[in-house]
Amino acid sequence: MLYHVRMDVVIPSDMDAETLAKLKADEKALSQQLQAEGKWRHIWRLAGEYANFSIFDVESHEALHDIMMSLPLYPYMQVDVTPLLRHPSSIRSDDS
Ligand SMILES: O=C(O)C[C@H]1C=CC(=O)O1
Repeated sequence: MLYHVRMDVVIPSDMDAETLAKLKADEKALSQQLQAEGKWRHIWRLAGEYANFSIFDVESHEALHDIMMSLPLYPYMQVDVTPLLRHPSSIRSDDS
């Protein structure tokens, strides 16, 4: 199942630099692991914002939920999830 996820990150202004650097490094490592596994299919930066548009390809709502809950930056994110399905007019072979 495919999901479009928008993540907006809001870091508290009083978070110390070392904690933030560790959170970002852990988030990057997990994100890249999930991308390598094919579960996090795309990630795009929204120009000018600390936010991304991502496409996840996972087996269920529960699987997506578990991934989102596991993200180190999740406590500092506002998340918007949209389930996707193949459009009948699509000519792409890789979008389902
Ligand atoms: O930077 C972000 O958009 C937030 C988060 C998502 C993946 C990652 O490495 O960080």
